[in-house]
Amino acid sequence: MEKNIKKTTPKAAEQNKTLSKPRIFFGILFLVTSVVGTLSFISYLMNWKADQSQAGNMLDKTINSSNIFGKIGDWLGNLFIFDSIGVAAFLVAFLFFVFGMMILKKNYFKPWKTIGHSLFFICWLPILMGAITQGEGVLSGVYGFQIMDFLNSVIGFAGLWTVILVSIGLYFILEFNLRPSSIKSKLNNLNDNTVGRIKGMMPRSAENFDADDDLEALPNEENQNITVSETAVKQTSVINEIETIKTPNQTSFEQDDQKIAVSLNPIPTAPVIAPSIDDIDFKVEVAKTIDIVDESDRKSQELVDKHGYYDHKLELGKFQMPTIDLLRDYGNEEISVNKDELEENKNKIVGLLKNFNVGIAEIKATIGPTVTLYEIVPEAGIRVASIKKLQDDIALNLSALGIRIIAPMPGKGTIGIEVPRKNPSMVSMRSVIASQKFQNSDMDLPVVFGKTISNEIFMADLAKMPHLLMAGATGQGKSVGINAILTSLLYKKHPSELKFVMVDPKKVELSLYSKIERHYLAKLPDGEDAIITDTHKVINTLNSLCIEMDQRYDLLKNAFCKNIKEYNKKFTERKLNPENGHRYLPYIVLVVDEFADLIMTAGKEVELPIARLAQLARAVGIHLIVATQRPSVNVITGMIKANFPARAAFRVISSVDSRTILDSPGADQLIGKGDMLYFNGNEIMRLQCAFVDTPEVEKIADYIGEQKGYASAYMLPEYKVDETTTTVGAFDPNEKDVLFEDAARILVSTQQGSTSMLQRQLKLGYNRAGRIMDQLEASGVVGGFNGAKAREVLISDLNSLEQFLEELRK
Ligand SMILES: Nc1ncnc2c1ncn2[C@@H]1O[C@H](COP(=O)(O)OP(=O)(O)OP(=O)(O)O)[C@@H](O)[C@H]1O
Repeated sequence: MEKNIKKTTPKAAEQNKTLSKPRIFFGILFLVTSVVGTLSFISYLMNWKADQSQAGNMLDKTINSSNIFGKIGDWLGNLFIFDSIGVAAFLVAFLFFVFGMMILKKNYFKPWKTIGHSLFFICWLPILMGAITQGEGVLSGVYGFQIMDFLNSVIGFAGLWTVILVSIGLYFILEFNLRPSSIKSKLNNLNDNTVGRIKGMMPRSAENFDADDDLEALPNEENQNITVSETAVKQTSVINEIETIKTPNQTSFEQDDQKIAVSLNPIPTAPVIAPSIDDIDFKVEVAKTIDIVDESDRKSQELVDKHGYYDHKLELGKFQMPTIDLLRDYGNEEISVNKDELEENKNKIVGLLKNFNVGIAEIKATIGPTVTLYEIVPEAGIRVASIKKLQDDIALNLSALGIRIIAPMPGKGTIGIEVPRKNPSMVSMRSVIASQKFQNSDMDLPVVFGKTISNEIFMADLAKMPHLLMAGATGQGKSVGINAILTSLLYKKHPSELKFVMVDPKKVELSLYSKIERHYLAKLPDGEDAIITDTHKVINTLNSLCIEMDQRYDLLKNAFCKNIKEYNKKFTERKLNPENGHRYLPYIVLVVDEFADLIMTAGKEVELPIARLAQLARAVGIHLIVATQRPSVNVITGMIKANFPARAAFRVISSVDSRTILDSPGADQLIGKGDMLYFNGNEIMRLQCAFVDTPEVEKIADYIGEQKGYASAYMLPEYKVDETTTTVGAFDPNEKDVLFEDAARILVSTQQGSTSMLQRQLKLGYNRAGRIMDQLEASGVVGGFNGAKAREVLISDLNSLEQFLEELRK
């Protein structure tokens, strides 16, 4: 008890502190009015007959009122009880009490429910009282009597009671959600309880209780107090028995030379008179869900009430998303059906398969933008593998590039043969962006790639991919593909929701996007250009992204969120305090166009952070799109591949490249110009990538760039290169590689500072050769990194080199 008081007092004090003075005043006023009203009404009910004739004569001193609140009490009673609603006046006083409590913020009542119920009874009770008293007395008040009288005259006595009973019946049904089944079960419960109780009250029958005779003498529960009367004990023979069956819970007292046995437990009647199962009172209650509103939730709710939800778009509130008309309309994109071509291909396929003894039961053609899919159902007994083997023969026969055989078609029970159309139709970016599917999409990072071979618009969520690896030989549509992805995102995401980190070693592919730097790009604090073209700067940016990732994970951890979506939702609901470092987190998409270039020049230094980001960054909203022309195994290493489940392949040169990117052949059979295969981790789909031309991208970038942007690009965390860990510039002769001198001789004799030459001549791996090259640079044998060109060799001949090495050895 004491504990409770201690606990509640400070809380109450704290609540009082937060109440404003007018609130306290009005709250107390309502409570006092309620008490005065109640007492006045009670007093009025007791004295109304005597006082009624003089009610209202407030100022006449000669008149005395019997009401405890004098004439005021009398007047109140007369007004509320006699002239209005009879005993229901007490409900008015009760409502005052409820309002008082609400004003004082004591939420003991559910306000609207309580008011609703009270109003119902304020209307209903006077009529009931009217019907019972037939207008005699004051219990119904004038209102109750009048309504009762009116109803009586209109619908008669029986009708009046029907109205009263039906209305209260309806009230209970609606209020307590009573259904026949629930009433029945409640009645059963009631029945069982009552029977149980009655049974309990009845004297126990002889057959149930064989030991009754003995037990009659047993003290009842009240006698089990430690102060046991001696006489009672003397009378009981049972006590003596109990004494002999000592249990650990028994205590013996010596009192007046009389040995008394007292059981601290209730007398062990249970084994003797165990109640039957039916007698046990069994109540079932469904636990109520209690809304636990903790302090922080309350504060955030207050903030939301005051300022509304946090609006991340507010700073660029007037930002207009790009309009469809910025994209070029390429005219009619309807697929034209060339019946002759279809018929010709069909005949060729059937004929050829027949020549190889493959019978066909059925053939069906589906025309897509670039390819027509012929689905065949082979006759029973034909092996699928035997058709697959015929791919080259079919291609030869149809004299067409890009034939792909899908045997069997997943989930269809057919074999598919994709044959490119003679006049493919183009899929414009405008048509896919304007589609309902894209416009109504609720994906987090919607990317519309283009159309499937059955001419459906194909979309995927980059947030779910969660990273995309793209490959394709030069000129096959990879850059258009990247632009299509970026365009989709720009059409759907506000600058506050999305930032790009762009790496473009080719320097020309992504430069268009520099115009949207202050809206959509992210860069290092000391980075001059937001679009990174220097491979060495990429390393810093990637490491900085890793720091951003770690920081975001810390924020998520502190906010108890599993992913960026939950986190941003909490932040929007003002549940996270910006003073604790919390901020709205935009998605970050890292786009690398020409990954091979990075790997060739920076190797592990690039591969490691990319793999780390790919492994971990999805939950914190960092997604990677990595594209390469050369999908060879030393570029797309196992580590990279394992972390990029989604792959997009444009036409590649060889089936080996196709296997590297997709783990299966097929990309080498594509026809180019945006014809692509998309692998989502489960199945491979053939798509025609949407076409977006450079001028269109330029228009979009201009449209965005001309609008008000942020003060600068989104700043990534600063990344400081730890000088001590870099080999360049910190040459330690004692730690030089054993092949250092040999390498120096090769470079000086050939006058070529090339790492790959070291690799070849010394039969080294790329990493070791790179390390030696760094040591040679640090020691001053070769110059610094020179982009695509070989490094400059700073020692002109072998003699000078030997002297130099001699010096180093000292
Ligand atoms: N989806 C497409 N629909 C129609 N034509 C396309 C499509 N994609 C690419 N093309 C055609 O292919 C050409 C080359 O495309 P793109 O510039 O994307 O190639 P790339 O693979 O990026 O080449 P590189 O790697 O050399 O930059 C385009 O100029 C265009 O004519």
